[in-house]
Amino acid sequence: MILSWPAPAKLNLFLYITGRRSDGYHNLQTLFQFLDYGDRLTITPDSSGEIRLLTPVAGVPDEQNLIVRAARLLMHEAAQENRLPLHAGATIAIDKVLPMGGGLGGGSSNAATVLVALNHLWRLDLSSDRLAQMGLQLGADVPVFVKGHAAFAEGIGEALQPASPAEKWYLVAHPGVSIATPAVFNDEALTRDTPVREMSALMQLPFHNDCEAVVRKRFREVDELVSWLLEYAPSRLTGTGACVFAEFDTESAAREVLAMAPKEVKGFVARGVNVSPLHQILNGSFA
Ligand SMILES: C[C@](O)(CO)[C@H](O)COP(=O)(O)OP(=O)(O)OC[C@H]1O[C@@H](n2ccc(N)nc2=O)[C@H](O)[C@@H]1O
Ligand SMILES: Nc1ncnc2c1ncn2[C@@H]1O[C@H](COP(=O)(O)OP(=O)(O)OP(=O)(O)O)[C@@H](O)[C@H]1O
Repeated sequence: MILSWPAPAKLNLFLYITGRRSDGYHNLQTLFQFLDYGDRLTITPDSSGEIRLLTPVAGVPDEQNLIVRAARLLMHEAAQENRLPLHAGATIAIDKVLPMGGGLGGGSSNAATVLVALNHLWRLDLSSDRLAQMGLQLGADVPVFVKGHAAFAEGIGEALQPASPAEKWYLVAHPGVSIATPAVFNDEALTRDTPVREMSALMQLPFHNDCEAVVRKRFREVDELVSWLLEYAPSRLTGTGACVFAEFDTESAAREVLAMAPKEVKGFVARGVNVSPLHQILNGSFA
């Protein structure tokens, strides 16, 4: 039985904002790729009928934790369909390494891992489409983590087409500030009128993130970090920040630059992967 489950980070290799919907959410065109780096969840199924989180996440009450919310949502939906084994429960522990509010999708990835793992451990046999649809209620980034393949996403991030961008090495750097996603989306200076383009056209153009200008303007730390990284490699913001990534062809080139980073910058080096580490461990048993 698999008990230790990866919850990888994602990067938005590009991110364009093409409009604002009447409910306030934004239509995007973005390219997601996973990193071979992230949190780890230990998930042990039991017959307590309850979900217990053994390791609270600092600053996040358990009731709001996406881990607990994902497990309870799955429990509820499976029970509605008479798929939930009697007294099904689980204890969950997390080894959290991804920064919160970092644009690396940590919370969404945690939620997706819980959905995929408990579907497997409780033998619910729900399809990945069904889990992705459930995940969307928890966050716009959850579906891509559930599906587990690098993807071009449209809509608010839920309309996915598998993609296979080059699997580069990345230096991911955190400038030491946390950025709330809604603050960026609500900024009046954000451009929301990038024309909708075909995926094939976007893959040929230099990659860009429409949130970057606003975030660099509001956060001097991000601005300085992007300027510094650009001296060494193509570099951009991921999601709505705060993390920034620089791309390299080799691990050693990325590590060399990390070694020179200013001391207030926390960073790591990881490989971009088109199949999520979560799905790699399921070994193709989940379609
Ligand atoms: C920026 C991205 O990280 C790109 O991958 C995601 O679109 C954000 O995904 P997320 O963090 O899972 O975001 P959610 O928890 O769904 O939404 C947080 C808030 O961000 C804003 N939001 C989010 C996604 C989106 N397409 N348009 C938005 O305007 C909304 O104000 C929303 O209330
Ligand atoms: N298990 C969890 N891990 C991290 N954050 C969580 C979790 N559960 C709830 N949250 C809440 O979600 C917020 C966003 O966290 P997350 O790590 O997903 O940010 P992010 O990396 O900026 O994501 P995105 O790229 O989707 O914008 C946190 O500030 C926190 O309040």
